[in-house]
Amino acid sequence: MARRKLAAGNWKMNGTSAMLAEIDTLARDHADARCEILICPPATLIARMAERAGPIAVGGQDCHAADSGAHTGDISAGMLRDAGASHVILGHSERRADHGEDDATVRAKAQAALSAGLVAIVCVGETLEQREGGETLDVISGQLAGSLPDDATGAAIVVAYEPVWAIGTGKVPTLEQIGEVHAHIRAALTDRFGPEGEAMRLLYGGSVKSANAGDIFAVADVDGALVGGASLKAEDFGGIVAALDQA
Ligand SMILES: O=C[C@H](O)COP(=O)(O)O
Repeated sequence: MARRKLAAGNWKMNGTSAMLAEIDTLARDHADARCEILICPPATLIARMAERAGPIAVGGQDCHAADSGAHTGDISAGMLRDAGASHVILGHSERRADHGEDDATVRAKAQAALSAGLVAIVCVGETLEQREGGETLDVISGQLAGSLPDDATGAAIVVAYEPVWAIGTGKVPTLEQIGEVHAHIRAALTDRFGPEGEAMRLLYGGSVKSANAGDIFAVADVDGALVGGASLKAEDFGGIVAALDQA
């Protein structure tokens, strides 16, 4: 099954208007990229970025499960869509840790994203303690079962595998470890969703740089990357986009 590769950048809580120039560079340098390119800036930049992003897709980093209401500080999936976003990252380990989001919360948010017509990038991943305890595959299975809505489709859901211990640390799992988890995720998705699970894209995330991207993208069932630090500069992210196009 041919799945379109996806290079996704998560700017996290980084970026003010001065950084919008990065999207101009990215759009100029990669106008002909075969892979899909996505940047998820802080919510304050989504609308302005979407206006100048050209072929680059723009996404949110979170949304609320409700359509509207008394939720100070929150943003709904419909609001993201209205601002020009086409995707939203959900269940990132930083949200699970900092905001106590559990699988049921992530699932409700994913449902809201699907209803609003957004593509949801649902994140899963084990902690170092869980990895060392031999629990990785069970943890991932539980997160997938709990976080994905029953009507998930290949077009609307992307799964990102991000080992918590690899995020922002410069530590990367071995290619065998990445391959093992991605194969496990693919099997779980096809068991549950059939052909739709086969069509879902699987991203690896955690200390991806242009120097290691090519090796990671050669691993079976890695359909792209969710990139944090190396997505902040167009030149750095561009190297990852180029590696994905060559994979
Ligand atoms: O969402 C992105 C990930 O948390 C990876 O971050 P990183 O590339 O800075 O390790």
